[in-house]
Amino acid sequence: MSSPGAVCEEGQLSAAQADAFVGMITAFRDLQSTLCLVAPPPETMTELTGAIENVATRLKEFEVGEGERFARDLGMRGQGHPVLIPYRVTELSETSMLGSVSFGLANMGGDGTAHGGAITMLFDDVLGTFVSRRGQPDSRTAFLKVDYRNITPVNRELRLTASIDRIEGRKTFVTGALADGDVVCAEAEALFVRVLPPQP
Ligand SMILES: CCCCCCCCCC(=O)SCCNC(=O)CCNC(=O)[C@H](O)C(C)(C)COP(=O)(O)OP(=O)(O)OC[C@H]1O[C@@H](n2cnc3c(N)ncnc32)[C@H](O)[C@@H]1OP(=O)(O)O
Repeated sequence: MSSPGAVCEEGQLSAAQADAFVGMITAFRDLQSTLCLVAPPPETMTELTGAIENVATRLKEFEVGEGERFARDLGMRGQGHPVLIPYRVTELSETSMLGSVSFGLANMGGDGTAHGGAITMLFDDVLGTFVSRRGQPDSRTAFLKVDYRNITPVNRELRLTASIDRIEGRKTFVTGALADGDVVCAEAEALFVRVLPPQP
């Protein structure tokens, strides 16, 4: 199974590695979403818990150090991470970005709407990656303010925009927005500060 729109831009993985890894992450996301929908009997849950534990035990055979892990540092943010929200970038300039995103059932707070924390996590990842690519690499979130303007539906393609508003020395000021058609769901304003050695 492969994720539509999966990208590996600036990544160091081969196409075969990227496809296989994104396939595994997509299957994991499907598991997370399915867990949010079911009410199985206890004996079935015990049986399936064993199966999930077996997968984790098998994967632990392939643990590697930071910098070598497929889920980090290899240009697959969003699509290639089990917990981050996958999004697609469709237009990218030096100061602006346009993309799309769809929150899944595993990101739901209640009543078919996305959890506020998932929205904030998306903005942190999108804006941080954008700053890293177009502003200043090695920057960290100093502040991130999110305004929840309207409910954010799950399982619906939403428009994602971001822009670098200004750069002052080590500081990059960015804004982002999430919209469902003409309805603004959420807006974000953030400051990323480039860290100085020996800051970790
Ligand atoms: C391809 C890879 C892409 C990766 C994308 C990942 C995106 C995810 C990014 C994250 O989530 S990072 C994790 C969450 N953030 C943190 O854990 C940051 C924790 N805080 C820190 O490490 C430091 O506070 C920080 C590096 C942000 C700043 O500390 P410094 O000691 O380097 O800077 P300093 O305190 O001297 O401030 C530098 C400037 O920033 C300003 N500043 C710092 N924090 C601020 C703040 N919170 N609000 C407003 N201004 C702030 C500060 O006033 C000053 O302005 P001026 O230069 O004009 O004097």
